[in-house]
Amino acid sequence: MLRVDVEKQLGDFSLHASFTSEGRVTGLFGASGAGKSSLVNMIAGLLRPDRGTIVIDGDVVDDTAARIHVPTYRRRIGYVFQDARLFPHLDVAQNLDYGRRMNRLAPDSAQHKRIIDLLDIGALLDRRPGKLSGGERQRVALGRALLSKPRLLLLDEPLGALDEGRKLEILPYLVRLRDEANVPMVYVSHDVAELRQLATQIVMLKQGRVTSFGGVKVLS
Ligand SMILES: Nc1ncnc2c1ncn2[C@@H]1O[C@H](COP(=O)(O)OP(=O)(O)OP(=O)(O)O)[C@@H](O)[C@H]1O
Repeated sequence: MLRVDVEKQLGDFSLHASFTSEGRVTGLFGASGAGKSSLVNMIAGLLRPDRGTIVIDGDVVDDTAARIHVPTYRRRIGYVFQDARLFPHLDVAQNLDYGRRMNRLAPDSAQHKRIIDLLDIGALLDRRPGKLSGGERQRVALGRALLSKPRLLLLDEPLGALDEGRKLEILPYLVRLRDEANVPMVYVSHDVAELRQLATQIVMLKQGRVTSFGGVKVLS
């Protein structure tokens, strides 16, 4: 469960968003500048709300009244951006292992294998990111995020930099993650078709306010 009730002033832009989602994939939908990335950055702990609360799985990670602000590295969150942001000097296997090592988690070979199979990246393990397609890079970024055993996965336009063909190649993997990985996701997109396929709940943002919340039918 994710509960968000936050206010933030960013220059002239004011964000005031409140919603509670039990969905497996919460789609954050809105036009450019609606405040989607700012909201996701707040859930990640990268941006601090001026006022409000954020609760993940019953755990209060922000509560300005109680002066609670849990730092990003203690939130147990995975974050995948539009550009995969893999380490260019590390091969895929080392990139995948990074999240686990940073979080000081013991190796878990069963989970490692399951995620590699789920994302179909076993054949890429000894390649460097420079030798991967954009779609392959995003699959590795998803694997790296999942291997840190997050309790919530934040995906900020993960298909935004890919052409239509590559998008269609990745979408089935995201659907598989939704159905099999057992990690709730917040999925940012301004693409209605993408969200229709993936999201189980929609938060519609307009100029920093939640204008609709509900099932994917709010997109129509
Ligand atoms: N640090 C900042 N200082 C001032 N204004 C900011 C800051 N960060 C974001 N903004 C403004 O806040 C608004 C929302 O930005 P945000 O990146 O959250 O929108 P978005 O919905 O994710 O857009 P996009 O789809 O283009 O990424 C924009 O008008 C942006 O210019």
